[in-house]
Amino acid sequence: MNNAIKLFIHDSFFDAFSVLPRKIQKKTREFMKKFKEDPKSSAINYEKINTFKDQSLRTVRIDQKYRAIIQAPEEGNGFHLLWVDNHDEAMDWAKNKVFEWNASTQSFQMYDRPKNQTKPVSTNVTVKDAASLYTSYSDDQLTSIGVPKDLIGLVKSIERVEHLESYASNLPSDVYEYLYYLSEGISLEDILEEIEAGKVSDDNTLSPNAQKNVYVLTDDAELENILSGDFEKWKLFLHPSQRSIAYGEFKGPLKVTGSAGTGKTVCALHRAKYLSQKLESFDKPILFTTFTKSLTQYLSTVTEKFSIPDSEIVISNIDKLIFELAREFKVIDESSGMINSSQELELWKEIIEFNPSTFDEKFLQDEYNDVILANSVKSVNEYYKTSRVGRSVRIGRQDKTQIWELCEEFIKSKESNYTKFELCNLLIAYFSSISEKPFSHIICDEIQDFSNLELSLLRVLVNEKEDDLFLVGDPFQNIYGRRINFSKSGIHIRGRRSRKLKVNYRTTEEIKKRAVSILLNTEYDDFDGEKETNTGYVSLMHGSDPTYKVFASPEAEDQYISEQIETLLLDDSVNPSDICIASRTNRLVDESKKLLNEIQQKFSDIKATIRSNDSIVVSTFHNLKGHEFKHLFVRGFSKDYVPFRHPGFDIYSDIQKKEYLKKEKSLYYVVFSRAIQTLIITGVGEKSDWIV
Ligand SMILES: Nc1ncnc2c1ncn2[C@@H]1O[C@H](COP(=O)(O)OP(=O)(O)OP(=O)(O)O)[C@@H](O)[C@H]1O
Repeated sequence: MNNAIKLFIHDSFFDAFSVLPRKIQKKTREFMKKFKEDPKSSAINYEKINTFKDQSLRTVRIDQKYRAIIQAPEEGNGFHLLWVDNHDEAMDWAKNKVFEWNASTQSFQMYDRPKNQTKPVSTNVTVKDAASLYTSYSDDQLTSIGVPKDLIGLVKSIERVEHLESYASNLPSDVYEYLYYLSEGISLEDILEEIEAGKVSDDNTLSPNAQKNVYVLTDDAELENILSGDFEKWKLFLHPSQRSIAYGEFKGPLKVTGSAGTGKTVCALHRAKYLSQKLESFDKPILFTTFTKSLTQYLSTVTEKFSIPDSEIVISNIDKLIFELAREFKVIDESSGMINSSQELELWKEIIEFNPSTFDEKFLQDEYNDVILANSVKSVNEYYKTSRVGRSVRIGRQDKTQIWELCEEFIKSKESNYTKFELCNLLIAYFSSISEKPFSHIICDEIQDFSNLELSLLRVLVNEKEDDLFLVGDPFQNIYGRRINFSKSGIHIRGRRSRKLKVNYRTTEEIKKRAVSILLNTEYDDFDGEKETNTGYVSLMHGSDPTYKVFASPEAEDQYISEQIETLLLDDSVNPSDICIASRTNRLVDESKKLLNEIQQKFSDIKATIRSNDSIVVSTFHNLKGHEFKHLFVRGFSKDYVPFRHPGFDIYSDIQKKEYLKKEKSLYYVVFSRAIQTLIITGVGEKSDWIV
């Protein structure tokens, strides 16, 4: 370690700073400038407080009322900015804090010294056989994952996961995370491997483990930038597992999975920045593609703030990309267009009106896309021989003849227009035959929503080489019921090139548990034929339990929702745009609009391109995907509506019903996992038994 002074700003400080009144933020920034120039200056009045448990902590004056908490060494060169608040609150925050460097895990650890370390009170809920939670680990093993010596007794007394959760603030956050993993059956060896991967041999206060919640201040301009703009923590702090993914080098395609809110998009953005810095001037741009338009809109604004030059990155949702490539590389005539999925369905509907069939329009659309186009079938004879694995309705040779004739009708009727999957096939054929590819690297988010054909296309849009494909998604958010398979799409993921993110940064543990409970007893595929698990998926934040209430009438439900909105808005820090009301159907969305009109509250639809702070957001469940809200109302959640049954549900085969219900589960999981702090679920009539 060299002797230059280092200023560390902790994520706790940013949390405290972000809720200060603007005037105090300005004063704090002024103080930080002074502090940055010379933390040892006599102008900074460090005050030692005798009542603090940790005697290395100091208070410094921001103004008459506000204080910052700093760890200033008696000797040495590291200064840590930890907190800022009103005098009394700051004193209260600091009085029981312990702040230390853990050399074995290379991390700064901060926690509230436990008041008494008696055995936790027992509860009835069993997650794992209690007595054995940590007693089977030796003191040395617990020390190796960072448990401070003083806390070993406390850790060994923990009987259940609920007890662990109740001690969240009494444990360093990394230790809490590792203990949670152990409780979920993740092996000590795996955890130690992760810890080792986040260590460095030179300046270990700059290791990925240390930087998980510490920012090293080097540049005034950057600090001013961070503190004056819309501050987003993820730009500064990455979990070591996120950092190793975003800034690692990989011999080929990388698959990154992770449950909702684990920072997959954040990783993909850092990856874009990393790759853009490595591009040579003659290189082709990076492609960043997603399934939904709304995500690409968000990404465009963020990459701009992240200073990635436009010339180095193409951001496009997959539909737009396919059409634009087809045009640019002239695989279709200039006069040709593309028809979207709902136009396809309309066309199929018209075709069976004139050519009555035993199959409905949705079945025919899927058969054409998922069997005929996905296998590039060119003739009815080829079709007879084509495997239909994954299709839930069995059909015979005669059916295939009938379907083939209908497909010919479909092709005729759409004239010179192409469907997305037809274009995909044309583009795959084109790019497979040339070595000059349009992109240097590809990053793809929401991979669970892609089809195998789209994945095959991504494969041929970039040459096979190091860091070629970076594919990010969550198998549990498969709301369209895709059956993607990387190997079948020519994408081969080997060994350490499959990574999983486990820490949820969006929601509280209480909300996360509610979201995950919906998925119980349902199996999901990991995109390569193996079962996906969400073991170890943890949120380090805690908050109030989600509420679920049903009412005797829609009026009573409305009344409750409007009262809750009123209460939320009493808090000055809550903007109407922090609140969203979501429901399964458009009809229920209309009901929410009606209610908001009645209470004279402005609102806007989630799809609106411009949203103002004074409008509550309304949304369908499907449109919520990719968004997040501090306070989320999920309405219409009653036995009659959940699971929601499509008009054709009753005539589905058992397999179709199972698949449909699995998609619905994914949808509710997506919805619940959008809430950051508050999740309020309501309905009319009886409670749905999908919430246990
Ligand atoms: N290292 C981090 N530190 C602080 N906040 C983070 C970090 N990583 C992610 N976040 C925040 O967590 C939230 C979820 O991140 P992100 O959208 O990347 O997750 P995701 O896995 O893509 O989510 P989903 O799949 O549910 O859409 C965002 O608010 C993001 O800013």
